[in-house]
Amino acid sequence: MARIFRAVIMGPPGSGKGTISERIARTFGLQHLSSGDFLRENIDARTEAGKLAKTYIKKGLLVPDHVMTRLLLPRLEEIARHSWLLDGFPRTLAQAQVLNSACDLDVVISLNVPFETLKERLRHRWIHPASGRVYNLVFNPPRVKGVDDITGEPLIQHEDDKAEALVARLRHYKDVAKPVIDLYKSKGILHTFSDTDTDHIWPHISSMLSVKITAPTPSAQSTPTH
Ligand SMILES: Nc1nc2c(ncn2[C@@H]2O[C@H](COP(=O)(O)OP(=O)(O)O)[C@@H](O)[C@H]2O)c(=O)[nH]1
Ligand SMILES: Nc1ncnc2c1ncn2[C@@H]1O[C@H](COP(=O)(O)OP(=O)(O)O)[C@@H](O)[C@H]1O
Repeated sequence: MARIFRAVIMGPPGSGKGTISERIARTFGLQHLSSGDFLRENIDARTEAGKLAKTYIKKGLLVPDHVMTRLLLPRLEEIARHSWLLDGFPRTLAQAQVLNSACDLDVVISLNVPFETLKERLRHRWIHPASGRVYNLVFNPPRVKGVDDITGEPLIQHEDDKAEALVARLRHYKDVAKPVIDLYKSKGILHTFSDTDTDHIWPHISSMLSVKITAPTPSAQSTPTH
């Protein structure tokens, strides 16, 4: 029986977390939980947390820690018997500390992509809102302009990918992520990947995960098998 494997992927907006998470989920069978998708589901469903979150996201600001942890932790408990990959959470030291007290992580992947590359990618990012499928007009365009390949439904652009919110988001990310990255570095579970291309980064992530997922559980982090 495979043991439960818990991973986090971090990186600034546009660094390829969603794209790489999808490849990880497909290749290694981890359940992918994206904080951004989860927030947007809550916004669409008009939950209390969703309404509150919307006011921050629109301005390019992070959603407050207590709102994020109240949303995400119950969801993690629901999938506790499955191996998972968290994408977009934790983003702040306070979130990392709450996650730390809830579970032990096996691996943290940090994506390091130059600022100019990020700005360029996000300008061209289009989403199919119902599935979360991500397109890029240059990197992976839809087969037919403006519509989802699978359903034929229209694609949209996130409010927060539009120019006004973008620079604030990128700047803010750097300040807030540093202590989180330092924390995971000090725990010895941080793996950083630097490049301008997802296709260059992917083989390195894939081989690192192949080794880690089959490795025996470290005694300090023993987790139940299922
Ligand atoms: N040009 C280019 N675009 C990419 C690459 N990797 C991802 N993208 C696109 O860049 C945008 C941001 O990627 P995404 O995975 O959504 O990043 P996230 O914000 O970190 O989750 C999307 O439109 C992707 O299709 C790449 O290597 N080159
Ligand atoms: N862990 C988090 N803490 C606070 N806010 C978050 C978190 N995850 C997502 N958000 C909010 O949702 C927005 C969209 O998130 P996401 O889809 O992950 O996009 P990106 O990776 O492109 O920022 C973020 O800009 C932020 O406002």
